[in-house]
Amino acid sequence: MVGCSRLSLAYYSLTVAHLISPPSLKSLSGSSLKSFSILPLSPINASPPLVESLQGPALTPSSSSPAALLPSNPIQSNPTPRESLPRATKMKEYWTALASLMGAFAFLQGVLHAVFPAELRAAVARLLGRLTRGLSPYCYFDVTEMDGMSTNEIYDAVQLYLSSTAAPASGARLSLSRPLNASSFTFGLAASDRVSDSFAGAAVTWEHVVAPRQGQGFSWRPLPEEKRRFTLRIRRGDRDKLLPAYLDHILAAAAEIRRRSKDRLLYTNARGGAMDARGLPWDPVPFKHPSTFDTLAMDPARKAAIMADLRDFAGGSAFYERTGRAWKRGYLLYGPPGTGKSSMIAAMANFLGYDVYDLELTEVGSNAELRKLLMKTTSKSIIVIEDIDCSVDLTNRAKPAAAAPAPRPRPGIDGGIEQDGGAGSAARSITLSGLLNFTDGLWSCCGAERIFVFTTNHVEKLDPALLRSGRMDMHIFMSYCTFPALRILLKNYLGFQSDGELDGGAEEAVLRGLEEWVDAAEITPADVSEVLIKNRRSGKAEAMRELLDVLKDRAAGKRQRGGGASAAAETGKEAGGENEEEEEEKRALESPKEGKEQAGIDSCGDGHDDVAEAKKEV
Ligand SMILES: Nc1ncnc2c1ncn2[C@@H]1O[C@H](COP(=O)(O)OP(=O)(O)OP(=O)(O)O)[C@@H](O)[C@H]1O
Repeated sequence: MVGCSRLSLAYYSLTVAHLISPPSLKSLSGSSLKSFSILPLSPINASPPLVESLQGPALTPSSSSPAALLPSNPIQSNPTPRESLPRATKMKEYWTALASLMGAFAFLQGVLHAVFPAELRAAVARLLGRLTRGLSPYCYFDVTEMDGMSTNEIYDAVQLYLSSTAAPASGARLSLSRPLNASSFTFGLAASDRVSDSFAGAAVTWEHVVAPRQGQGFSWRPLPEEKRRFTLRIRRGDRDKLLPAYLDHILAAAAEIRRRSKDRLLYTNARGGAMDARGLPWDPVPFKHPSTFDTLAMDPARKAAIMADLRDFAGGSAFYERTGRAWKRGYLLYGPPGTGKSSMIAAMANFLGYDVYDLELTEVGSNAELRKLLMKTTSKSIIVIEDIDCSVDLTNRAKPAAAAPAPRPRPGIDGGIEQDGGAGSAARSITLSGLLNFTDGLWSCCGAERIFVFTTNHVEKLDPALLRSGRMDMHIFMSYCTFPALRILLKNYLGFQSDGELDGGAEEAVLRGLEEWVDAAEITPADVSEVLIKNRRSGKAEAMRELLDVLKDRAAGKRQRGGGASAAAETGKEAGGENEEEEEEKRALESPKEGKEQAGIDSCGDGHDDVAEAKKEV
């Protein structure tokens, strides 16, 4: 087919060349026009006036023989020198020659294509490419966007690095975008653009190549419509000294740029293990939680201890390497609802500049899927499992999770279909040992600088194995509001800074009242915040008075309920099993409060499995 079309193209070109410049037209030029014009026209059809006007002296009927009609040939008898031809004629000659050449070329190409198969031609092209590359002083490296079915971390890093550092300096063309809800613009190198960079005194060039994907092929998930890659060109001589160090430099620079300039990202696995076009099971949204350690209502000493621990962790690369420990740390946040566990996670993320992965365990179908989710997290991140006691049954290592989702066929994390049920259904849900491996197994070390945070309202329901050091290194009890914590909330919501702001004895008395009643009221920071929000327009003094009333009411209610409960206990323990259970839970939550005066933070240090033994006050 190709050969045919080429042949017809050759024929077409030759025809065009002929039409553009027929031989007759070539000779009908200049001074010879008048005497020569009769030749191509039939003398019978030519009208006399036209013939006359073209011929000069009129032809007489006597000169009717063909020989007599022929004039003396001006070309032969008096050849016109080429230089003296008019410009237009010369141009025509050039075009004719060019068209003939093209025709010949197309003809030859058609013959070649017909004779040599495509495979042979490709092999020759490859050979030629290799030869020219061998002679070139440069070598080239491709950094593709997709590495097999998953995304290539280096591609992202190069893109970030080039667009933030090298590209603006070089004046390259940049694509500009702002992801939904993001607060800053993102620059990217446009397709087919090049940018130069230098490292350790050597110059390198990056090119961004974007090509449409030829076909989707067979895949359970859609692939990106374009194939993108960066091509790095460096001199052969610089290759060995440059490559590893330069790539390390790019990765480190990209991580730093991300940390400094980018919004925190909050990832969720709400798609239930299905992967997106770039092979990621996580959906990111900008993380905009404004909570910081400044706004977090907590005893200042405990807060300082947590911040110091986080600081040590983030700067502890050398320490973790020296001691042979995986660079990760686990925090367990426990306490009643509304005491600030989520706020604490946000404060940690904002303090360290880490992304947050909010792992929804009920969306995870199996231990293998859990492991793969872990592998798709990045370093410098906090992996959160909230209300872990509600997510899975964590009391038996071998038993599959009771609260795991009902088996259902769905696209697996690898892109394949996972069909639950049947003989292998036990392996289709998360077990405690799967979760233990997640936090402390070999796979948990596949990235660096990661923090695991588990939250629960019922610490007593958790298996001690989950709480041991190495998994949950620090146990943080989020308590009811204490007076120092309450002062932080007064500052946040009313702008109350110091006692000096109080207007006289009455307001001073209200503040002392708050101090006196806050512990007895057992009120959460969330409830205190609510009272202050409601009354913030009434002024500082009025809002504080309102809060004092609420505290007193709560304390009285507690006292009454306490009295009622003990009376019931005395009269034959009439309070049913439900009440008993409630009391038990309450006692479990209150137990850490015994140590509240000291710190309220438990740090596990010796690896004992027993929670009680493992808990040590910091
Ligand atoms: N310690 C705190 N410091 C500052 N604000 C707090 C604190 N605790 C609670 N709040 C306020 O109460 C709201 C709810 O708090 P948060 O969600 O952090 O509590 P939680 O302990 O995670 O609750 P739950 O266990 O129900 O998830 C927050 O938006 C915040 O405004």
